Amino acid sequence: MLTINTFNAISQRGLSLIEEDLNYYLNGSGDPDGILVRSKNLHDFEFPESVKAIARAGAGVNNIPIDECTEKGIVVFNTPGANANAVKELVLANLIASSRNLFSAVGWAQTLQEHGDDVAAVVEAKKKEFVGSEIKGKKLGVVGLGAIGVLVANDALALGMDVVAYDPFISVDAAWRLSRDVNRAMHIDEVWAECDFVTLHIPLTDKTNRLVNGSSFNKMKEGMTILNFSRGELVDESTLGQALESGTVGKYVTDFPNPRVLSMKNVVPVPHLGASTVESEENCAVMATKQLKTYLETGNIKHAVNLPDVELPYSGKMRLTVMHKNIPNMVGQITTALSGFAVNIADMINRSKATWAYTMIDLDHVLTEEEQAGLKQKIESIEGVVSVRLI
Ligand SMILES: NC(=O)C1=CN([C@@H]2O[C@H](COP(=O)(O)OP(=O)(O)OC[C@H]3O[C@@H](n4cnc5c(N)ncnc54)[C@H](O)[C@@H]3O)[C@@H](O)[C@H]2O)C=CC1
Ligand SMILES: O=C(O)C(=O)COP(=O)(O)O
Repeated sequence: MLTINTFNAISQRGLSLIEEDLNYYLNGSGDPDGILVRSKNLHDFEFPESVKAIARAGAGVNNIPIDECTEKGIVVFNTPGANANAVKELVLANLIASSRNLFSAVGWAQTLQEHGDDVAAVVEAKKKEFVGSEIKGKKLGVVGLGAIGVLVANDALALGMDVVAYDPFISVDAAWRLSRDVNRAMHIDEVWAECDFVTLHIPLTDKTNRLVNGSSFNKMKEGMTILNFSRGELVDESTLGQALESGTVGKYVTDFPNPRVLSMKNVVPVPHLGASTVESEENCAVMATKQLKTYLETGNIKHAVNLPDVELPYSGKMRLTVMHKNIPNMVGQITTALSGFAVNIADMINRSKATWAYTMIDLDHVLTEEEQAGLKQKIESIEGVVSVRLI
């Protein structure tokens, strides 16, 4: 039996894939083999030794200590693209709502009951204070052209916007999906200088932390609206307040409110709703659960952030999986360890991603318990190996 524990509200569609499988306990009392999570911060979490994999039902993995997990032999998955449409729709909604002053106007209209029969007259007298502008013909900058950025860029074109985008690392897949009418910015400063709206769709990493900062604000077109549905830390809050005060930034729409940002003027706070649709929560939960179960049952890896995709059809005899550093002679040492056990290799695969690699070897028969323990011990003692499983 395998145990999967969960954090956060994971959609029932995903949970039932575990509950209805007799080989699994969901949130059992024993040590977990796998963890399903959304946004819970796991940086201070003590991972039990039993944990072999974590699946993030969503895109951003900045809440998970990836390097620590990798060193402990834990594979970390996410669900690329599974919530992209939900985020895109909320970004488009906020593009329009912010340029029409919708939230402040609605907030004001909700207070009018005391005017009784005069409500209509009060409305007509005051509505001039909420005059907005149309997004058609305005310039939108999209920073990051991954699953979400491409959808936003293409649909903004369809709404009549002029779109310029910046992503020096765009994938071939994303480039195929992007409309040819999206203009390419060669440097992020072009986005600051030219755009009426900028929307951020990049992951939070050491390199992107405070990507939008005092120097960006200095280059910005006056009155720009910034939409941040990626992560709060991408914007330097120590200089944002002044940029909002001076009107350099006209509005800051953020899915990540905190006390500091909430105290600033012209901030539109959204309570982290980007991925909160029934459809997106189901997509993410089902995808994350399937990836996690596949890894636990067969060793096959799809959509891990710390290892490459590695897939071999599972024959069901015996499979050896080894997670190890991407250094010379690892496969040689693993096969040498196997040679002491009179077993033939039926199939094998080795793939690497940056400094880490993963090797799967299918054996032509099932080893005894004693042989399995001996083989595991031998391979675990190889320098650079962090996880060994026999499935
Ligand atoms: N508000 C919410 O509920 C949600 C927020 N997110 C956030 O949005 C982020 C993006 O999500 P996806 O589009 O699904 O990810 P993705 O991985 O498909 O795309 C990210 C893109 O950013 C690009 N990129 C990385 N560094 C860059 C840089 N310095 N400048 C320009 N481009 C850069 C990459 O090349 C990639 O194309 C996630 O990492 C997460 O933090 C994602 C889903 C829901
Ligand atoms: O997928 C992401 O990166 C998100 O930010 C969504 O977070 P959530 O799963 O709604 O807590």
